[in-house]
Amino acid sequence: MKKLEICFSPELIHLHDLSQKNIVVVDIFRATSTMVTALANGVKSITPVADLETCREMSKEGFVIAGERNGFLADGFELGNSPLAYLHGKYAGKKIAMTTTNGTLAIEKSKLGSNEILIGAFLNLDTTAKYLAAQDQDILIHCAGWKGKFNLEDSLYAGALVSFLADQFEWECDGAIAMKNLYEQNAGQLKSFLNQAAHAKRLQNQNIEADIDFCLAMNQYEIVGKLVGQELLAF
Ligand SMILES: O=C(O)[C@H](CS(=O)(=O)O)OP(=O)(O)O
Repeated sequence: MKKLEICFSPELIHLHDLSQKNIVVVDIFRATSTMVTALANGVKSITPVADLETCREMSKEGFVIAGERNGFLADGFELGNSPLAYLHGKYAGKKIAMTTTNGTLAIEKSKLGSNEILIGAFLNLDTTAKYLAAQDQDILIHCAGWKGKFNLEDSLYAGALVSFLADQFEWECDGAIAMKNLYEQNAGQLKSFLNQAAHAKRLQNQNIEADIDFCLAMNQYEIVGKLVGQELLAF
């Protein structure tokens, strides 16, 4: 049977063997939710970039640049990290270069030896789960966390994915047992449960409640976001 495991922070990724695995990077607030939204709204590609300076330079190559640190728009960037900015096809056809506090770093740290890198969000949970179920590879769910620490929203997404895939995968991973149970206990009240999350409170303090609500909506999009070379594309 295929195997599945969870890594709760990019700081812990060195403890996991990535080779030949399909990695699902998740940063619910907000990077991977924003990426899924952008791709579903017609963005041509997203190039995740680890640092601000490299990303800024990419504007000279025709990229629209999106840059955020600590939840705020970075200097000189057209876009921050809000999924709402991409709605209604506003950036359809554009190539985006994006750097965020946690999410783009987690993508970078998922590359070594892995088979495929997908981006996960509640917004496309069902489609991503079906895609993974149809592949032969083992799965590693890589939670972006917050500045190296565990966070509730990414871990709960991991639990949701484990719950959806339970018939086809097995795990020797206490994190998967814990998060599957936590998700199943709270599936009917996901929004109120995750509104307690420290990250949700930080974003509420920045008056971006609308982003939080948007990121917690289930199955709005039927795309899979996958890294091909250096670019995230929609499939
Ligand atoms: O923009 C976000 O929501 C966060 C900023 S922070 O973690 O609250 O500083 O970045 P992300 O990379 O999406 O976690």
